[in-house]
Amino acid sequence: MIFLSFGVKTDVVFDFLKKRLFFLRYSSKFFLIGVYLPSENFFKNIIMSQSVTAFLGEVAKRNANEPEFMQAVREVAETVIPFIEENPKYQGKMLLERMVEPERVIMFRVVWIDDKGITQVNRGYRIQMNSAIGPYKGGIRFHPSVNLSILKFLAFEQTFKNSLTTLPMGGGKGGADFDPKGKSDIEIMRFCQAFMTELSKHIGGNTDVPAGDIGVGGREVGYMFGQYKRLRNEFTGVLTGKGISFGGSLIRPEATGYGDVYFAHSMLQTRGKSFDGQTVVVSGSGNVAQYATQKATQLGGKVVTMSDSSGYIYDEAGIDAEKLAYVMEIKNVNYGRISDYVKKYPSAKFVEGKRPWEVKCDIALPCATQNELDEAEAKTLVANGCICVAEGANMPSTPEAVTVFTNAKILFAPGKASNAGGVATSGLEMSQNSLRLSWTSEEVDDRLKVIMKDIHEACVQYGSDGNGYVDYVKGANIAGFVKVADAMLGQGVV
Ligand SMILES: NC(=O)C1=CN([C@@H]2O[C@H](COP(=O)(O)OP(=O)(O)OC[C@H]3O[C@@H](n4cnc5c(N)ncnc54)[C@H](OP(=O)(O)O)[C@@H]3O)[C@@H](O)[C@H]2O)C=CC1
Ligand SMILES: O=C(O)CCC(=O)C(=O)O
Repeated sequence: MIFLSFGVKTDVVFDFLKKRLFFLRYSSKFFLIGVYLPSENFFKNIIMSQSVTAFLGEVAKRNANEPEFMQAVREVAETVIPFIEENPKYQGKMLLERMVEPERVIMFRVVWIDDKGITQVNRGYRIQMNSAIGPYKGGIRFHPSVNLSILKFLAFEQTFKNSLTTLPMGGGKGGADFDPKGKSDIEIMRFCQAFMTELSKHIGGNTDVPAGDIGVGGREVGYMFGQYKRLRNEFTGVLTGKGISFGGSLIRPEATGYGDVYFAHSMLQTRGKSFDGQTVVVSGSGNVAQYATQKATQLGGKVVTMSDSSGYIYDEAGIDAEKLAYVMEIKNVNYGRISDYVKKYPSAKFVEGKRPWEVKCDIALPCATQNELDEAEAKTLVANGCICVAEGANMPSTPEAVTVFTNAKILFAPGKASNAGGVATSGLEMSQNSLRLSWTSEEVDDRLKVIMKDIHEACVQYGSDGNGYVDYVKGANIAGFVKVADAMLGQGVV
């Protein structure tokens, strides 16, 4: 039998052959070859995969050399296009085609002077991706790897994530290829001021409200806010993650890590489990990792690893509150390396140049950066008995790793759902700024818990397969899409 396949994914054809052909021995000489009639769904899947392939082909043509952006778009297309095909309301309006096209990309020169008096030049960006449901909202990343592809993937993800929070925030992201490592405090300030001098022309409390991300924490947000105020002569909630004394929200620093753990907790509950007594592996040692570690520990988990780009530490006894305070001192005060941990706690070990996924655990929280967990590492996690992966970082698992998790039917939450607590609390900071009020930690944390629970429910609503398994990737993408798409439909062709 020859199966001709044009433009159809080969795995679909292979799937057909596996499921539809059967062989029976009739006599010593003859075999009967039987074939089942293909189901309606089979042909639907072929047509669907053709529309996904065609869509991705067009997007790839317009976005050459942007692998991270294409990776993020592919994941959304594979789950949202079938949904669109089943819902005529979303057809014929080029909604997804519009969503992958940033409303605006701003790219600019950032010139500043280092401590030696030498002039330095960096490249700054702001991607204003989608404003259908509110002002552009999303962090600023300072890291040497920053480029258009990475920021577009982040801005695209942000649009869906912000929609999931149910708060009125569009999607955006920005940053610069500036490396904060090894820079003095005054150099950081000069860079932030130079960066904001241009960025201030494009943002505003009702237009675009940036915040922190990798390499940008409370210190950098403060310097950027000060420069914005100086240039514009206005005190507005133009950035979130501000210091508490000038309009910041309590719990915003904790929110992404806490939210990640709250989301994981909701997932675990669907299987009658919790953090209590579980071994947890965390990657990263920055903002998200620190507070994920804190909350997982408070809920009874034992976090045994943290990492940075130089390697990971393994502390079999667990990183308790006192040890975490030391990590915070290393990272937030000394801007040092995670390897310093073993100087104070020599019973722990530092594993240089490796990632922590080889450590046996029940729960994994990737909280460092994109594509930090690959297929082989995913297989190791599953083989070691890991039952839950909740992404604190944005897109930390490669697509192949995600396939390993979903095939193994373990609990897997994509970052756009599980790390949405950070931007959700930024949304709460915007509300407090508009009201000129400050809520207590308990009030903000309670709202955060409700938001994370609601995101979990939205994922279950759109991601359940009817047999008890929840595909949180599908659920998050469709739930995120629906709100943005409805708003775009309501606003006409813009
Ligand atoms: N901050 C927030 O509110 C939110 C953050 N996120 C996402 O969470 C992740 C972490 O952000 P955040 O904690 O804020 O950032 P931080 O800058 O505070 O910390 C980043 C951590 O990740 C590590 N890291 C960065 N790049 C790499 C790399 N290429 N390889 C290995 N480790 C790396 C850093 O190590 P080193 O110091 O050695 O570079 C550091 O430990 C990012 O994906 C971010 O987009 C998502 C939602 C909100
Ligand atoms: O709080 C914000 O606006 C930024 C959050 C962010 O960058 C993210 O969710 O990835």
